[in-house]
Amino acid sequence: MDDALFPLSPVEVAPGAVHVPGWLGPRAQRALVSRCREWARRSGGMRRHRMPRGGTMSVAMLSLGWYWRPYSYSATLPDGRPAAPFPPLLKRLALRALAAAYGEVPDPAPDYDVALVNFYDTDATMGMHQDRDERDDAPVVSLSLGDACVFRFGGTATRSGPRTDVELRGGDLFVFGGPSRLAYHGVPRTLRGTADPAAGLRSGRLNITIRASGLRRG
Ligand SMILES: O=C(O)CCC(=O)C(=O)O
Ligand SMILES: [Fe+2]
Repeated sequence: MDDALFPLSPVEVAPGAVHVPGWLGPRAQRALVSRCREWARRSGGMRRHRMPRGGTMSVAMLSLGWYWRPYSYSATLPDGRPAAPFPPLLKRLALRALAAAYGEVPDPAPDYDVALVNFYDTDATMGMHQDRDERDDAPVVSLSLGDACVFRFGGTATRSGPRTDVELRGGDLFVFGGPSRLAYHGVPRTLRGTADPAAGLRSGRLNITIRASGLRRG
């Protein structure tokens, strides 16, 4: 975004689902990678959640604003401490992302208040799922850093319907809202060794999704 050489061309993958390749330039990627490290340090690290039906997620996660584990948000961590704060930087980035993807920011602007930071080592994957633990239908804003991945984007009706595979690289933006807000999506693989070393992530992939929880505290 800050050091793009060419005009960005958003690609509409499905109605309301837009991929903006190369949205974050190397400097912005590097800054975000180091913020992710700082957030992980402050919040006691990333964790691989257990799934309610058994098994453990291969992706390591950290949540900001609200604490997420499969499948709900809470204001506190399992040990009773409050969830890590939601960085105002991510709210600003999310609104700029909407402008880049859709050409405008809805009025009133969505109340972004939660972010999940996912770390994929080269073997990590994320199964097809819907992001449906939020009570607000604001678009989900997704930022990718480090290694590229195959991002699988399907329909809203079933996990196994028609889908489009999109390669998400470091610096790419993907926004899904409107009729695609509840689309099934997942990450069947990451592409080892494809990160731009300038972004400061030597191996693996980071993904940040910014969401509006629609939840109120207290
Ligand atoms: O890693 C990605 O690109 C997608 C992450 C995702 O779907 C999620 O955190 O719910
Ligand atoms: Fe998701």
